[in-house]
Parts: sequence; C-alpha cells; structure tokens
Amino acid sequence: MVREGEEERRGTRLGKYEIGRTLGEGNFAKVKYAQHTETGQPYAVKILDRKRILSLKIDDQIKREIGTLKLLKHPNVVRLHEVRSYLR
Ligand SMILES: Nc1ncnc2c1ncn2[C@@H]1O[C@H](COP(=O)(O)OP(=O)(O)OP(=O)(O)O)[C@@H](O)[C@H]1O
Repeated sequence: MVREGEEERRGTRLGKYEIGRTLGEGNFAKVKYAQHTETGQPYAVKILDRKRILSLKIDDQIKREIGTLKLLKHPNVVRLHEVRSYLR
C-alpha cells in the first residue's frame, strides 16, 4: 500500500520537478502532481499532448491560452509559473 504523499515522492523527474500521481485529464492534456526538487513546493504540471494538438490544428489556440495565463495574476485564478518544451 502506498501512504498518502509517498507516490508523489517516488515520481519521475522532469527538469526540476519530481512528477507524481495524475490529478486529472482534459481533452489535450494530463495534469500531474509535482514537487520542486529544491524548494519542496507542490505544483500542478500540465502535460500537453503535442501530436493531438497539432493534428487538430489548435496549436495557435493553445499558444493564446498560454499567453493569456502568463498575464493573469489573480487570487482566484491558477498561476502559470513556467512553460517548457520536451521533445521525445
Ligand atoms: N492546477 C490544478 N490543480 C489540480 N488539478 C488540476 C489543476 N488544473 C487542472 N486540474 C485537473 O486536471 C483536469 C484537466 O485539466 P485541463 O486543464 O487539461 O482540462 P479542462 O480545463 O478540464 O478541460 P479542457 O480539455 O476542455 O481544457 C481538470 O479537470 C482538473 O481535474
């Protein structure tokens, strides 16, 4: 049995984040729990499905969404901290 919090600590590494369990899934992305390896701060990491986004030709829409989120700073709106691109 995995104790609460244990799964997050055993996740895979993505940049400076240790990736843990899946928090939810949308149409084009998976959102996962992540912990910053230096500060220990918890974050939600949204992993976009690049192939699906390109095949649906919605990359411009996604870029606009990212651009808007970067500008938004409100206590009731989730804060976008950084955007990274990893090619497999
Ligand atoms: N910051 C967050 N913290 C915790 N869970 C989150 C966070 N952001 C998203 N989620 C979870 O991940 C799911 C998928 O999020 P995502 O933004 O990909 O899609 P959506 O907004 O629900 O739908 P759509 O695919 O139409 O954009 C959400 O429904 C939610 O359950």
